[in-house]
Amino acid sequence: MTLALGCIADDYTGASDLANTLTRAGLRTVQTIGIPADDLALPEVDAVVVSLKSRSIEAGLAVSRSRAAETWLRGRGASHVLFKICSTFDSTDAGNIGPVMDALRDDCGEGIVLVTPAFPETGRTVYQGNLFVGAVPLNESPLKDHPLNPMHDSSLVRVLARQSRTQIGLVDLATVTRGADAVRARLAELAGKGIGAAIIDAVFDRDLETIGLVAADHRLSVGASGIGLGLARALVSTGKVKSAAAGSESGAAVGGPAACLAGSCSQATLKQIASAEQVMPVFHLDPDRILTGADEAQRALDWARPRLAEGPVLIASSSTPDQVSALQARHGRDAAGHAIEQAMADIAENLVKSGVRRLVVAGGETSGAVVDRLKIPGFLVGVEIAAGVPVLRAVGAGGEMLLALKSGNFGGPEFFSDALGLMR
Ligand SMILES: Nc1ncnc2c1ncn2[C@@H]1O[C@H](COP(=O)(O)OP(=O)(O)O)[C@@H](O)[C@H]1O
Ligand SMILES: O=C(O)[C@@H](O)C(=O)COP(=O)(O)O
Repeated sequence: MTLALGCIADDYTGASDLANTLTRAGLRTVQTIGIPADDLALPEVDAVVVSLKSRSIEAGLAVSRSRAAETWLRGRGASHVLFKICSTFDSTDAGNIGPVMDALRDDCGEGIVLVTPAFPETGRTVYQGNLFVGAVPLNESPLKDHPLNPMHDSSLVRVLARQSRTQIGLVDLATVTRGADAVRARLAELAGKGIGAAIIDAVFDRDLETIGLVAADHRLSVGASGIGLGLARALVSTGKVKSAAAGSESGAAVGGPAACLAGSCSQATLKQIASAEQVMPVFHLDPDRILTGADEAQRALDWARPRLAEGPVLIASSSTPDQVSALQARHGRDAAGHAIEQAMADIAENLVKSGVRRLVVAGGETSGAVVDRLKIPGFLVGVEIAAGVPVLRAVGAGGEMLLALKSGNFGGPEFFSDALGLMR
């Protein structure tokens, strides 16, 4: 297998979002959980997305795991590696986007790295280096209240400069609009000044196509699914990859009981839970009980098991920003996040033991904890449920399973029903 594109994603939902985008753009793609074991049978593919759970861990660990993934991908022929980050640039001043970018850049000897989280299909655009989420700048969007990495600055040049060892430049939209050669000239100018990375503006998919053409000649880029789209289209349009039909079929029906788990506290997820209340039984976990050692997971399982034969159920820990802040003030941010993620993993593991074969998980960190606990080594990409969220078929696991890993902010109000409708 010689890869046309290697990808390292900093969380599992982000990885499935990217794998979905690459698949839809014609690249045969597989998502692996971590670096695949040597004995994992992978299909013949153009791109591998190695999923890490490295967005919110200590920067040094994120660097070492990303480096190991890069070595594996380059060893399989990937001349370009995309470090997939969140389209809302989820990170803190301690990292992990800057430190990982710096390390990968050192490893591959890249002069200047293109960076953009733009993903217009989901309303993420970048103008003059400022990230917009829909109609508002990042710092006015719901991301200002994220439980783990509240985003308070929309200027990505500033945000990345606080995290990185290199100076950060800007390639503005006017330059992108003039085309690939104008972007190349601007990059050469910035690199000549010793600048090692540049935020690049993008508002429309055509901007991403220009960016993809330029990025494809480099060794490394950093961004969300938008730059993945640009890279994939560049690989196809330059003949480096023969376009494959998008995976509209995720194989034979799996059937069996279905369940949904929500650990995301994003506004989109809160609305989706409210809609689900109309169509399926919903259990609201008590986060305080989880933090104080009560067996809240067992209480949820006792509630869910007798209901599974009648239809899907939803178990949610999600709370409003005020409730999240209050819980974090009582128990600490990391302790709260970790304990709730582990409770979700306990619930998922036991639901699967009880026969659940179709599982929808809302939240990136939450999905990471669940997929790790289920020891799933990788996924094939099936139909798209909503922008950035495909049906996933587990590969190499004990039994057949379908999953959907939903980024907190993605999907319409009926997401849970939409997903289950496509996971047969
Ligand atoms: N009620 C709650 N209070 C505080 N933190 C919570 C609560 N429910 C979930 N969390 C934590 O918030 C974080 C949500 O992150 P994540 O799962 O990545 O969602 P998103 O995709 O919206 O970012 C997780 O660490 C999760 O355990
Ligand atoms: O790029 C994106 O927005 C997503 O792919 C993603 O990474 C979202 O992260 P979570 O909201 O933490 O799932």
